[in-house]
Amino acid sequence: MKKLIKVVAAIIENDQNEILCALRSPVMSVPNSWEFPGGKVEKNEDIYSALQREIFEELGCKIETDHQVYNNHTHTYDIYTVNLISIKCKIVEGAPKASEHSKLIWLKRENLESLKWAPADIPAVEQLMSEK
Ligand SMILES: Nc1nc2c([nH]c(=O)n2[C@H]2C[C@H](O)[C@@H](COP(=O)(O)OP(=O)(O)OP(=O)(O)O)O2)c(=O)[nH]1
Repeated sequence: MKKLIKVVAAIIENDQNEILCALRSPVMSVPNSWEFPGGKVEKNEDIYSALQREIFEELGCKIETDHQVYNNHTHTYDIYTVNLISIKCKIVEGAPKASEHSKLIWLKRENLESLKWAPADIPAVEQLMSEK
């Protein structure tokens, strides 16, 4: 069986109802794919704290998370399986700045499908697009 990685991802919406999309860089795993920023949950860490930590590390801003999971999907890549847990969030301090990602953009729900998403993200993207 392939290694299972538990990953949290932030669906961050701004006041203009746009969602933050991040482009994985060529040197990251699942390269050149769009994703919701986040990362691996560490041992003994709850998913909400993990997401706050990852967003601060990756984007340099503070978020408040919903206290429920928005989408939970498991996808098997070539060498491992990712359990992607997506959670809605709001920025409460600072503005997101890319440090590891190649690009950050804000997109309206209806335009999300224009990007090439990491395969694990497709169900969350579809759920968002069907929301409004
Ligand atoms: N953060 C995030 N990761 C995602 C998403 N969709 C998806 O398949 N992934 C995958 C990519 C990675 O294999 C893993 C997340 O790990 P990570 O964000 O810490 O990635 P990383 O580049 O630091 O991992 P690594 O190369 O150091 O192993 O989950 C997503 O929407 N957000």
